[in-house]
Amino acid sequence: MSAQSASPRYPAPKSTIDPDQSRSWLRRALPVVLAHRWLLLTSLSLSLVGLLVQVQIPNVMRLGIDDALIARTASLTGYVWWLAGLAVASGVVNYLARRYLLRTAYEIEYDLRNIMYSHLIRMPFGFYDRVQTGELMSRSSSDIRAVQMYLAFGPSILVQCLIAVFAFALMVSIDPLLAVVAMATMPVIALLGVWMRKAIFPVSWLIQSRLAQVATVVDENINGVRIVKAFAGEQRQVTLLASAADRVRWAYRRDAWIRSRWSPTLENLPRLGLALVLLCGGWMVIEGRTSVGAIVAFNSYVLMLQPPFRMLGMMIMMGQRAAASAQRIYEVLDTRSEITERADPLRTRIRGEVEFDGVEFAYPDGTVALRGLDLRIPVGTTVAVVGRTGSGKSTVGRLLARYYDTTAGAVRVDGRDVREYALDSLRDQIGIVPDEPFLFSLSIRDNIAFGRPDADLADVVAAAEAAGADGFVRALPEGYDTVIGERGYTLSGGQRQRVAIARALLVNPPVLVLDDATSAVDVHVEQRIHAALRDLLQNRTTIIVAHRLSTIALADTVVLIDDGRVAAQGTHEELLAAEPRYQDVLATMHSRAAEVDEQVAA
Ligand SMILES: Nc1ncnc2c1ncn2[C@@H]1O[C@H](COP(=O)(O)OP(=O)(O)OP(=O)(O)O)[C@@H](O)[C@H]1O
Repeated sequence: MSAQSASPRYPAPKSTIDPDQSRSWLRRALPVVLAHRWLLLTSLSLSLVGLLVQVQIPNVMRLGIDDALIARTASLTGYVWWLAGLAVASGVVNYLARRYLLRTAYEIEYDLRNIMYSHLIRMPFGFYDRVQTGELMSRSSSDIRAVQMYLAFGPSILVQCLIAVFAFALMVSIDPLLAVVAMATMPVIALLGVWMRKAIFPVSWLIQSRLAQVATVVDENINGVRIVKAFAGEQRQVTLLASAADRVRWAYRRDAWIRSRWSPTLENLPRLGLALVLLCGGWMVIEGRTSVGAIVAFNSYVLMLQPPFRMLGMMIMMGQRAAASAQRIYEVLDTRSEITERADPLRTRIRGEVEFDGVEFAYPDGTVALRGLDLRIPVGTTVAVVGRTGSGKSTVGRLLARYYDTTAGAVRVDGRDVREYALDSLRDQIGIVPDEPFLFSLSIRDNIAFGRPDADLADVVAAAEAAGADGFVRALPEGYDTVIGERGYTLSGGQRQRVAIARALLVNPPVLVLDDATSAVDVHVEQRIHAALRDLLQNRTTIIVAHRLSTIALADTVVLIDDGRVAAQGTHEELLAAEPRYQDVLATMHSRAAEVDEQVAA
């Protein structure tokens, strides 16, 4: 069995982001959090229990000092045991709370990643024409993490902050006046937190978008490393990265500057509370209005308030980043696919009659590719599409498999508009082999079986034989199990094309589009592929974007496309005799084919 079909099934996300864009980012993310409410509630309840235990400690301490040390009305040992018991209980409960909290965090992260990826995979080609890979990578990694941290840790920090309420209640029960003094600095902290929030928000956004720019530069340089080296552009690209990195550094420095101005104040204000407690508490002890134990207990409470308030500051900062990151994630999730299916799409097996009826098409950036293309291809025939570069040849195949929708006119298969078919069914039955195929870092066998992961080895080999790939695959160290490098770079361009042809043939689609699919193989290999293909192309509607006369010879008819329209149609001989533009195109093809042969030979 192939590696792909053996892969286990993973649970789908339990919920998704609320699509209502008028809601706040947090409201929109709520369904994802609520999907794990039991885990989160368990963790929060445990935190709460932990707090209740923790908050008792200073009170027991106060009683110990006042009763056992000062008044000597009780034994010290009892209080010591009490304190030790409370410490152990608080440790155990906090450990459990943290475990559940981390689990919640990673469950939320898992869901967010899957929501993002399943959205991305459904986006049409037009979306990928517009966006940059690095930008998407950063949105699917660091932005998701920032949101996850806030969603899972935010509620827990809020619960931790409840310690202020408990501590205040206990302090009021001991001495109301001293309680007010101890808490005097807290409103100032809250106010400073709000100011800091305002100052940091724009910088957080800037950091995220600049990190994405760095990711884009890195991604392009890794993918385009051969071009960079070929044109000795290393220094220029390093400078480009340095400038992107410098922009990140500037944003981080600005962020650090704002934080360093606010954070120490936020953290240290509660300590000022200690001095106030000693001043007022000391005076009250002297006056006989409170006990020494109360001052010790109040000191502990004020100290106990520090970590949650520090965390509150952290949470405010996390909130800034999370809000900025969530907006960036939502920008992607809110982009709807313009390629939609109708309510009850067709899933029939197609015969393969293809028709382009007055098709006009412009790419999302406005480039007009087809300007009223009329073409009918009967079932089982092979058509060679030729034309000058940029005339719209490749666009024909892309519209047929509905990578894009036409701007005007219709593309029909078996007389039905392609928009009536279920997308997966349509694409399953229209195999497209592009001129620069993408291969995955998997074994050759898994690459060929990509469209039919359950195919057995005999079928894979048969497809490879037809595509002229079997010979070189068997010569590889591990044959069909050889794992090809990233993007298949350990294979030559022509070898990759042959693996891609095998991949399309294995699915056995009734309609096949070979888009310059043999442009990188030499003429002899191409003839062998053609000989094998000739049988396979019978009874299969085939569109070949041709770049060589030998490829044209495979076809029943030739269609000359010029400026997005069919300029002429007929047999090779008919066009040669009657169409000067065809002769021009052939002349260009000739010199290009000779170049390829020279390159392959070299
Ligand atoms: N993804 C895209 N976004 C914007 N414009 C595009 C895109 N793909 C192609 N085009 C433009 O559309 C026009 C037709 O492109 P198409 O790829 O169909 O031409 P072609 O005849 O196959 O060219 P070639 O023989 O060079 O591959 C060209 O002007 C091209 O620049």
